[in-house]
Amino acid sequence: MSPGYEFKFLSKPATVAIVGCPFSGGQGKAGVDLAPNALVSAGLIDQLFNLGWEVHYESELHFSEIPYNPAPPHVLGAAIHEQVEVNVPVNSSPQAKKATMIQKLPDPDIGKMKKPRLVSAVCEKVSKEVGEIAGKGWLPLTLGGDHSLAMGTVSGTKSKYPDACLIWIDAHADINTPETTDSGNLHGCPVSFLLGLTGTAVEPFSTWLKPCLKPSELVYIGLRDIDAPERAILRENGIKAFSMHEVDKYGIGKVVEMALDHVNPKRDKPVHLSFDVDALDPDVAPSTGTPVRGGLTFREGHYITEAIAETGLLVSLDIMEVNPSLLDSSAVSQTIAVGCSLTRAALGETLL
Ligand SMILES: NC(=[NH2+])NCCC[C@H](N)C(=O)O
Ligand SMILES: [Mn+2]
Ligand SMILES: [Mn+2]
Repeated sequence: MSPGYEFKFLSKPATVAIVGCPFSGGQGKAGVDLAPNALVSAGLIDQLFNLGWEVHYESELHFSEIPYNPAPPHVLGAAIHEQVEVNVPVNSSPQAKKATMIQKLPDPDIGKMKKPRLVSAVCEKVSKEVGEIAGKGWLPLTLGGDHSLAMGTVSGTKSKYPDACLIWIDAHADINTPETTDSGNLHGCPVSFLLGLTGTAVEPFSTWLKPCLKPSELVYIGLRDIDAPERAILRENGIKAFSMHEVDKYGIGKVVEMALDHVNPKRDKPVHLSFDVDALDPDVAPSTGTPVRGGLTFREGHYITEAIAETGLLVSLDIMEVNPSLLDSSAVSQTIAVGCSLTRAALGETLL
């Protein structure tokens, strides 16, 4: 059996390798790290197998083993000492004290960026993993985790397919720079690093992440919550974006066609699809960290993934920002089910 659509860039038999990324360090809400396991436990592997894919999945990546790389003490010394004093409980045992220090020592903010060393180390590992999978002619399916992971997924995809375009489905543009970010959350910044915008050539990211995406290779669908500096960045760089306004105006069919015409006019380039479930309306995907009302309907979201599957050009897929710890169990199972069905639709499930 093989998937309903032909995936032109993949080797045969069509193989998908799941990269489970239990990571929440790019934003402030715990629980988004539970999503990869939740999606797999909901039966995603069997579902993809039943669509005709060979599915590889050993386990999630383990980020706790990633060593931090503290910045030079002369820059961060003050912050480090402050943190140790604040975080070590008064009566803790020597071991507990040591553990607390190891955990808390190494990652103070750099400028406005929160957890920069952790996010960087995790994304570097993800980039290698995605690059290796793509290198075998397989399709990496990255299950986030928060959207900062896209620094890893997209750079990994680009290492194998330098001319790949990026279709970013999101309520947010995630294109803040370390200078423009208000929240300091790196899940609001991955696109600026991929493009190499002003202010992104900063350590620790610059040690491994080189600009790998041109503004003309990127298109957004679903935007409705854009920070003022992000708006300026989109305009100055001529980046194409279809907001919910355009979805209402033209309909999702036309929007996807226009989006593909922009990044892939001859329909001959590989496509990386990065899908943040908060692009969907909160009624459709409620369990996510930064919900914004007025989003894509269930069908609009699935139409996007089906239409991209139909092109046969998909080479890499991210399903991001499902948070199984938010809201009640029915909201959580609804959101997980949507994450699975979007994935199936992107990998060729037809409605007939
Ligand atoms: N991947 C996301 N859900 N991103 C939300 C980003 C929100 C806001 N623009 C920020 O930079 O903090
Ligand atoms: Mn978002
Ligand atoms: Mn996002």
